[in-house]
Amino acid sequence: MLGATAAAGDTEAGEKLDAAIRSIGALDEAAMREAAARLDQLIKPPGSLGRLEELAIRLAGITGTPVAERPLRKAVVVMAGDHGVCDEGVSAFPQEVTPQMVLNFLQGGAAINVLARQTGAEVVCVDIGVKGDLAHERLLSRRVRGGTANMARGAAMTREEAIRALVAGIEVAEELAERGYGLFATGEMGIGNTTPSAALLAVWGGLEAKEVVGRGTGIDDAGLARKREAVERAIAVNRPDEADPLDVLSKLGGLEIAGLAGVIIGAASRRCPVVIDGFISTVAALAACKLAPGAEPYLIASHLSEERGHGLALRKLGLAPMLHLGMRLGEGTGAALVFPLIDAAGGVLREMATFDSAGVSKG
Ligand SMILES: O=C(O)c1ccc[n+]([C@@H]2O[C@H](COP(=O)([O-])O)[C@@H](O)[C@H]2O)c1
Ligand SMILES: Cc1cc2nc[nH]c2cc1C
Repeated sequence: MLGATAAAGDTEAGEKLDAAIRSIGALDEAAMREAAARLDQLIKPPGSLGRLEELAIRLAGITGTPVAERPLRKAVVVMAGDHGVCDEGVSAFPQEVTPQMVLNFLQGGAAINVLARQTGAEVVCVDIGVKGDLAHERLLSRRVRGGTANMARGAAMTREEAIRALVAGIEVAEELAERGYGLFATGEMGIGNTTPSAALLAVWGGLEAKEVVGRGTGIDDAGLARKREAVERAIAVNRPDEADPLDVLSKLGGLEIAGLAGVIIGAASRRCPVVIDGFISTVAALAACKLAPGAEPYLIASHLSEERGHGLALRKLGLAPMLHLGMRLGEGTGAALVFPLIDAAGGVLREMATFDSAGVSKG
């Protein structure tokens, strides 16, 4: 694990990243055994609550608490960043939509605000690299740079910038954990960000551009061809070293992708579960696990996005989504919808009667 970041140099940010990665612990096996034993005592045929039972056991292992006293406090961290590769004509929408949507997240009118309200979660919006000026009292400003460079012509960012974005994400997760949040969802906003996500997945998944490039916000056939070409060119121009996750992430990634990878590492280091949203979020999770393999058991997949490549990214992580709703919005919308299932899993363990207490005969 250390090898991945040792080459980052001994900057303060590099050391912070290494320390967070090192502090990720294994799941608590004893808590998991206790939760599993309790599930088998509850008035239901063993295993009959299916994936809800798996979820309950894993939550016990993540938090180290077999039966939680109350539901976890929830935060959707929406990281926003812009992408130089938009110059290649890879999105159906103009770049100014990124800051415009950030303002909507802060005003409460975006889809994620509605779904977060419905599911009892806080939306935390972070400017990690939006192009142009953005200021709002509720916006967390952690800007590393005002958007990436065009990866089809050179590195999207420097190694140091990628490390700073990762550390910004780690610190956001740590601050939220300090404030009592115990369950995180990854959300993002960044016009053009399905293109770097596809490039990262192509490299880490050993896949061709055509297998991982999809229509994103809804680009037409000509745009799809430009997008595939941009991914192929970005890989050819940058020649990322597959064995060095920071090299791949900095050359082909995005600031919000690195920031979310940091959120995942930070949450895992605090023993908090992280619900992964769609395509971009899943690629961020892949980045996090490349840097910190110990983060993987802290991940909960939410939904299967319509975006081509999402299923492949999930499979690479060994994750199975819970919902298939045909969504492809991002922002953390699919992840927020899984919060009630997580609360339900905890509620079953906490509130169901046992065969003994309810006087029900065992099979
Ligand atoms: O989460 C997904 O699976 C997803 C799939 C397609 C598009 N998006 C969102 O749409 C934007 C990226 O799309 P594009 O076409 O501009 O690359 C970005 O803001 C994402 O949040 C998100
Ligand atoms: C309007 C709009 C909202 C979004 N939310 C996440 N990505 C988005 C892309 C667009 C274009």
